[in-house]
Amino acid sequence: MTLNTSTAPLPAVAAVPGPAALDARSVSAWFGERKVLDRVSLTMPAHTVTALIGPSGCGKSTFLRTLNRMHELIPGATLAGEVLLGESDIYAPARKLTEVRRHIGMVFQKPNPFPAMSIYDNVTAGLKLTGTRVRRGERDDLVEECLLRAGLWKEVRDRLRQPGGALSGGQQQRLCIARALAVRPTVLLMDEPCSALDPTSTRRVEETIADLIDMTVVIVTHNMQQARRVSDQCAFFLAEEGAPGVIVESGSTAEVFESPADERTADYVNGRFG
Ligand SMILES: Nc1ncnc2c1ncn2[C@@H]1O[C@H](COP(=O)(O)OP(=O)(O)OP(=O)(O)O)[C@@H](O)[C@H]1O
Repeated sequence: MTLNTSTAPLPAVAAVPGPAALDARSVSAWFGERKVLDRVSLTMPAHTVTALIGPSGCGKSTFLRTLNRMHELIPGATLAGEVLLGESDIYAPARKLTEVRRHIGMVFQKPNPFPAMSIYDNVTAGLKLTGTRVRRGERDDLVEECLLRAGLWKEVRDRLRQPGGALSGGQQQRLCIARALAVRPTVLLMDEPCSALDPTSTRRVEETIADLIDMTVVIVTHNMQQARRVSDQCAFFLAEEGAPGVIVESGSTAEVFESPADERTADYVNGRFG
């Protein structure tokens, strides 16, 4: 288990053994003059699910956005530190943004399919954007594979030409997962993917996450039961009053929930604040 104070340099620690898929090293982030993350280090090993937990405003989503270079798209937003995908820094000057995005996909809080576009075209929409080439004859197979992996195939296989906007919220979110999977990323970032969904849809998305065993998933969630159910390791973020967010503690999900080293983690996971 890793325990950090808000002032000490934060080492990168792999809580779950295995090759590092994504390794954030001393990441700090600012919006204008305001620092919202302070030297956050976290190793997200390949083929595991990492849950980012913590109270509102502590920087979880900001951290997630630094992991696929979305933070830099916000006007006035800056950052320091490194994010290694395998061996290389995604912020290296020679690294192309489209290439980073192809390897590191993202699913957002609110399902955001292209509503007028067909279900089929929604799945393939990312291919062009990321320059991923798939032969025309292989597209059908890819669409089926991604919808299967996203747990949506059975529900939509007879209406692939209908608009994505005609699906339920839970189906739309699984369509967005299928769209993210179509470019074959190695990492999938998920920012509260179930917060707009009912319990049944939430369960379906959680089942989908559990099936993504060949991928590295990083998920922000406010739902402690969900963090327990879906993740292998957890990182607890906190921003003390007026201070930027830090990782107080990270470790295997069992450790963080059952024997946290820091009292603040214990209070948070047991619902005593946040
Ligand atoms: N676009 C932005 N411009 C300025 N400040 C921002 C922006 N986005 C977030 N912030 C600030 O950065 C801090 C961290 O926000 P962030 O959304 O990362 O926290 P969070 O832990 O994900 O919160 P929540 O759980 O409520 O989504 C907050 O103080 C927030 O107000």
